[in-house]
Amino acid sequence: MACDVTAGPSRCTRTTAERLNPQLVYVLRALHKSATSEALGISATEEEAMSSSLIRPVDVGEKTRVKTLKEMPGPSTLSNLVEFFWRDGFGRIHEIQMEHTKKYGKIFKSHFGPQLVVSIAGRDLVAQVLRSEGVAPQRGNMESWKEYRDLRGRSTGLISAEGDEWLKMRSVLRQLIMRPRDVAVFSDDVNQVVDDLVNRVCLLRSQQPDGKTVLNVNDLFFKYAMEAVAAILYECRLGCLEKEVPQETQDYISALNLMFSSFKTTMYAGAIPKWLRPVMPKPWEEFCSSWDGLFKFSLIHVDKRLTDIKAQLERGEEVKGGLLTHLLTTKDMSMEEIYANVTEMLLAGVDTTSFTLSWASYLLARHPHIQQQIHTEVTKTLGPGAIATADDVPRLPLIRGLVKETLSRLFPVLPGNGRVTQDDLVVGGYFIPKGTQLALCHYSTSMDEENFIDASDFRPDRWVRKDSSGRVDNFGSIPFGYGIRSCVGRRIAELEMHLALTRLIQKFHIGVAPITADVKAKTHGLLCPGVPIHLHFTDREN
Ligand code: HEM
Repeated sequence: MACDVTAGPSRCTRTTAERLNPQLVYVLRALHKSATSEALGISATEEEAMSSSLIRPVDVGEKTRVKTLKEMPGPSTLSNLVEFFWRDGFGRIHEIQMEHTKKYGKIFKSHFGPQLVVSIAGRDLVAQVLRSEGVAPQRGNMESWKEYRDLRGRSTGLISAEGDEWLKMRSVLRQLIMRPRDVAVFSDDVNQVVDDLVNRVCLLRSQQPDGKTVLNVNDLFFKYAMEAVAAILYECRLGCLEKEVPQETQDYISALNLMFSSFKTTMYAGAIPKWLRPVMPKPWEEFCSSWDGLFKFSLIHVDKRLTDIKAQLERGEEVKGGLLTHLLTTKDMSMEEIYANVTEMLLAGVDTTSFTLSWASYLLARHPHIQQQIHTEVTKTLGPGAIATADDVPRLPLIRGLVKETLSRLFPVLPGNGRVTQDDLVVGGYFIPKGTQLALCHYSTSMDEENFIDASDFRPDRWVRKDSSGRVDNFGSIPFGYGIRSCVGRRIAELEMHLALTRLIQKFHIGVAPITADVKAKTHGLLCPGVPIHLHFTDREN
């Protein structure tokens, strides 16, 4: 085979010898639960300057003979089955990634039933795959999501759509929320939610005997993330941080919990063949029922906004608003597409953000010295008591470093991602036919000493650029994905996290409550704390 594996993104022109028809995506379901930079909607920060000595520069691979998939190492089907079904592998996907990388190298294959998955755990190999993708990349098999939507006459949203359908919706949303300046206008809305977060911290700690412990901070951050993202997506407040959470919001939370708490079952819903449903109906029923709840909630809020807009127009008033108002008034998307997109964005935007906030607060609590450094930076930059907005964030490099070190390195909330190859490729010296399911092992790359010096240390300052030289892409850490199919909500998530963390650090000294056990990560779809995190929030003096 005459393919040069060193010549950058390498598309092999040979016809596919082995075409796969992915049906059972066991592990990738878990991993998802997800031109020039400008043209693709990637900002300069995506290609963050890596001049710090704590981040290793990109290396160029060696020229080798192209090998076949048969020659690729990897665990046997039997050992995978044992690992995942008998040894709770679904809860340890990040650890398994590391173990397999150590054992088989930076590219290895696994079989899950008839599904072949090629895992890529090397930074340069991940870069090669993502840089060579076409105009409408595919993450994985979304059949079960599509089947539900067909059954109920609903549209697909960005996560579940493919091809032209996806391209059309993506180009609409990309222009509205992909750049930091697009979301900066939401600063005041998010800051109002941050006010409520701070009040909620004060209320919760006052209910504890020591007056400073907040139990299970993820519950708090879940409510914050949901309230903040809904303030942007639905342009309304849901009351998640109130004492009494409204019933319809509670119903939504139950539907979301059903989707994630019965994660294995909903995952099996996509994996179990249709003919088995009569004997195993529960997974599919739960899957449909949780989607019913999620869609119902969006319908209520989108329809409410539409009614308000109509009323304003009838009164001859000018209609002003944010993202939803824009979508409803421009008709760039059909109503069904709007319902589907806000539903999928809300689903994608709550747990991801809340787990990251939980991990970041935990890391701050475990490292009081670093917390103090960040507090000093915030106070010096903003002045005492000032409330940060999106415009201040570039002047708070340690706040950005805190989020990056948490999310991009130690606790990437999506420890892996997927791609289905759309061309024959040669990656890492192996011929990979079109249609192969790839798993991009972000957890392994973010913890790899080759990419990050002292990889297990918590060092937000490794992301602070010390000079303007040496801009290097670092595919060892891409928590929001990369390229045209990367996270469309990235800027919203960052705004929510930067503003919340800045204010919490200004207001409180955060410490670990002694009742918090040693917190290890586990995968439950996302990389989440294995036990509840209980923290102390003590008022700061200034
Ligand atoms: C810490 C927070 C978040 C993280 C780490 C995260 C991460 C990701 C990742 C890794 C992907 C897949 C990217 C790829 O395949 O290259 C993704 C996709 C997506 N995310 Fe996020 N996300 C976060 C928050 C959000 C928020 C707040 C929203 C919505 C407001 C959102 C909406 C989406 C959507 C709609 C997609 C699918 C994009 C597409 O297929 O075109 N995410 N996210």
